[in-house]
Formats: sequence, C-alpha cells, structure tokens
Amino acid sequence: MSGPRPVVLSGPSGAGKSTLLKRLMKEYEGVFGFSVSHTTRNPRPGEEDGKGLNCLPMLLGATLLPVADVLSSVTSEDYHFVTKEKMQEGIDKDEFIENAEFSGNMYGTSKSSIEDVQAQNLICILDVDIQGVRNIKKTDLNPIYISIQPPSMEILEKRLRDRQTETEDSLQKRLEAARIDMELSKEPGVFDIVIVNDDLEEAYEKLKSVLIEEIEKVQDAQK
Ligand SMILES: Nc1nc2c(ncn2[C@@H]2O[C@H](COP(=O)(O)OP(=O)(O)O)[C@@H](O)[C@H]2O)c(=O)[nH]1
Ligand SMILES: Nc1ncnc2c1ncn2[C@@H]1O[C@H](COP(=O)(O)OP(=O)(O)O)[C@@H](O)[C@H]1O
Repeated sequence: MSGPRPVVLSGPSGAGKSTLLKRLMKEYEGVFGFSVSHTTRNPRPGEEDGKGLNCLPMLLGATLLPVADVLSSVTSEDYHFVTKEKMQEGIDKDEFIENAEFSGNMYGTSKSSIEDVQAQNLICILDVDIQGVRNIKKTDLNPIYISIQPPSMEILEKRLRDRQTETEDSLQKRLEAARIDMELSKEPGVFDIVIVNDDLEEAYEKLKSVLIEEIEKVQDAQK
C-alpha cells in the first residue's frame, strides 16, 4: 500500500508557512514529518543544523523515547546549513529532487530528506518556493500543492520587518520575489488550494480542512 500523499507548502517569504506548519506538526504529533532542506543561507537565531529525521537513529540510540516523542522534536524550520561548494557537490551527484536560488542563497530538497519521512509512513511536508513547485511537478512525488499568500504586499512587508530576520537588501529581494510568487499562484492548475493567511485561526482551519483526509489515513494506520 502506498503511503500518505506528501504536502508541498509554498508562498512568499513572510506569508506564514512556518507558523502554520509548526502549529500543524504540534497538533498532529507523529503524523507529519518535515522534509529538511539544504541551504547556503546563514542560520537565524534559534535555528539549528538539520535536526530532521536523518538523525533519528542517533536520537533513539541515545534515549529510549518513543518515536512519536522524538518526531515531535523536529521543528518545522530546520535546515541542513551547507556551503555553496557542498550544495553544488550534492547537485552534481543528483542527490536533490529539486534545487533553486532564492534571495541570493541556494536551497534544495534532497531525496534522502523525503525518503527519511516516507519510511516512517508519515505525511511528508515540504516548504519550497515557486521554482521548487514547478520542478517537483516534473517528478512522480504527486503531492498536494498548497500556496500560503499574505493579504497584501503592505502586510507582507510589515510582517517581514516585524520578524526582524532580514537585512534591508534581503528584504527587498524577498518582496520582489513575493510579487512574482503572488502573480504565479493565481495561475489555474498550479496549486490545489491557495490560502490567504489574513486571520491566522481561519488560515489554520482552512489548512487543516485540506489535509484532514490524509491525517485520518495516517492515524487509522497507526491504530
Ligand atoms: N526550491 C526550494 N525552496 C526552498 C527550499 N527550502 C526553503 N525554500 C524556500 O526558500 C524561501 C526562503 O526560505 P527561508 O530563507 O527559510 O525564509 P522564510 O520562508 O522567510 O522563512 C522560502 O520561500 C522557502 O519556501 C527548498 O528545499 N527548495
Ligand atoms: N496571520 C498572521 N497574522 C499576523 N502575523 C502573522 C500571521 N502569520 C504569520 N505571522 C507572522 O509573520 C511573520 C512571518 O511568518 P513565517 O511563518 O515566518 O512566514 P514564512 O515561513 O512563510 O516565511 C512571523 O513573524 C509570524 O509570526
């Protein structure tokens, strides 16, 4: 029996993808697994190098925590932070199902990041930009495509400034990318659903309603 369908979450930087993702993974512990991407950008305060499932054996080896407890320790914004050389080496070795340049840095989803999650029969969640969406459509991953959009460019800019993670230069690059993303997300057939993240509660309920069928499949299989 094939496992649950993966989920691709996409949308402008600052739209609320990580906020929604963290909430989903907390409410449904042991149902989702995050596909830990590789990136050349520097870690933000509080971000640690890939605590993803790749290290699950070590974590379990060191402790006797049930798998569900260990899985829930995977946060939704970790990355494998690597140099450009390391990233290029992985690309040359065909280790990525897709990779892209975004706001001056490289990002990519390795095949092993997805396999690690699917081996646990969990819903694999990927957080990628619009280029990643287009490239994943050329593969046989067959995920549910969800776009998270801000209510407006003005609100997006305010949220990014309030988050205090960007230099003025990276902020402007991200806003420019957001204008393109917001246009492309309107194209029919690209996303299964586009959620405007205005009121967070409403956006979260909409996200859950799209995924509840896959969530219940995993919960039933775990009984
Ligand atoms: N194509 C692709 N995009 C990614 C990947 N990982 C993250 N991204 C995207 O890169 C952009 C920047 O991510 P990040 O630097 O974490 O900023 P944030 O989205 O504002 O938190 C976001 O749009 C992510 O969706 C990946 O593996 N592949
Ligand atoms: N619905 C919302 N209303 C107000 N602020 C929000 C909302 N959703 C997210 N935020 C805030 O906006 C900023 C960007 O959210 P984040 O989840 O980091 O976006 P992304 O992962 O898409 O870059 C964060 O500071 C977050 O707390």
